[in-house]
Amino acid sequence: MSAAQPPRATAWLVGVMVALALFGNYYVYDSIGPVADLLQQQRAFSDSQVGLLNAIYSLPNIVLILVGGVLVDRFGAARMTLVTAAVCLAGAALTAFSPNFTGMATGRLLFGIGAETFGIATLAAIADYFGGRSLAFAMGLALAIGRLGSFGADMSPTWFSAAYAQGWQPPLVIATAFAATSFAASLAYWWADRGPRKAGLLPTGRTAERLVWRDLLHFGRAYWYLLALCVLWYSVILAFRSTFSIKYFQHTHGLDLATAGEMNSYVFLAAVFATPAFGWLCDRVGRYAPFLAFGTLMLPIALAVMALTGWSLWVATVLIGISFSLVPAVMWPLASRLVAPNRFGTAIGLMWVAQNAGIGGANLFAGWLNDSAGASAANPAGYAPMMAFFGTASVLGFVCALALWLTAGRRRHEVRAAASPGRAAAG
Ligand SMILES: C[C@H](NC(=O)[C@@H](N)CCCCN)C(=O)O
Repeated sequence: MSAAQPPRATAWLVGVMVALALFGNYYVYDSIGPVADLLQQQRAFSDSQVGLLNAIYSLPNIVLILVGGVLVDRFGAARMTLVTAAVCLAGAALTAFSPNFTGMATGRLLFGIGAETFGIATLAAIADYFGGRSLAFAMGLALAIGRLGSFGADMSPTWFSAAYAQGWQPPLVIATAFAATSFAASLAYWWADRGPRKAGLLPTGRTAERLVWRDLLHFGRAYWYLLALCVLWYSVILAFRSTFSIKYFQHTHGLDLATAGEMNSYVFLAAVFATPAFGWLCDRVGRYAPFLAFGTLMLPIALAVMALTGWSLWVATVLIGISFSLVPAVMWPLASRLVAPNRFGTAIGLMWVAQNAGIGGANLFAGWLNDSAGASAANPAGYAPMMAFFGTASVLGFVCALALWLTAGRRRHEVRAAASPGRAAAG
């Protein structure tokens, strides 16, 4: 980090642009779930095909996200945000305007190739402008605005009911418009970044985030628990909440599309406010692992409530809302405490490689389970294998959080790590 920093007003302007760019990007990511039922009714897509439309976002990133991190280091956050936002826009347009499944899947593939590197570039953008001052809070806020995009996608059947009444395509055209907004915000960020960058007010190279192949597997035990937890938790939360939950609510709880979308959206809405708040809280009390364990425990309880009881869906929604707000708010700062600062980029890159494999696999496996069991409105019991799968994965995630707590998350570890980041990795 250079000694001089960009003016605070410029930093917040960039923060707003990056947050807007994230908003559009997260809207597109979550635009498939609300049209899943329409795609089945009007285009006869199977659950496996619907699952593939989200899985194909993740699958290329099992490899590409490592390359993406290196490109961000080499070409800078602003240029990579702009380029990847353009790729995402092309992918969203191809998804909306393709006449067949292959074209749609290609669109989602393109979107996925752009979107994960876009995620790293936007995190790097916030680090460029807020490094050393309110970084966690700024990241939490940007992530919160991104969640607002996910909330918007779930609310879209209500907000854009006329579009949904016309079928599967107009909602995806709206998603393309949000991708265009994301591109415009990225362009504005790139433009605003030129002055401070030329004036030498921003980091010129992020060597600490470069991938060092020989170091790839040399992390402490606690890091591997965090990686496993990241894979298991994100696989359940994203494959369920972003792909199958709306349909599940429609078919097993008898909700109409708009109500099911609204119910799903409250999880994201809660995260908008709670993610920065939980981050602030953890920083204040200086404890992370216990909060992480609590957040991960909420997920299997919520799934059990949904699958095994006749309780109101509100109960499960509140529990998932807590989990979805708490876990990301803690996971990323905790990662920075578990590894040495100059290996943070490698650590996140590796986590996202495994996470993308998990999310892609979970989408495909859950779709296959539903198809095999004939899950539908006429056969709601057919969703039981999918719920058992998600339940098992989320329990395993909780076990990893407990192991992490015992390995490096006790008070003595976390106090020591606060004094010297990365030292808890030795635990
Ligand atoms: C910050 C974190 N993002 C990720 O983990 C991404 N690899 C996947 C995000 C997919 C939804 N846009 C998060 O969003 O919590």
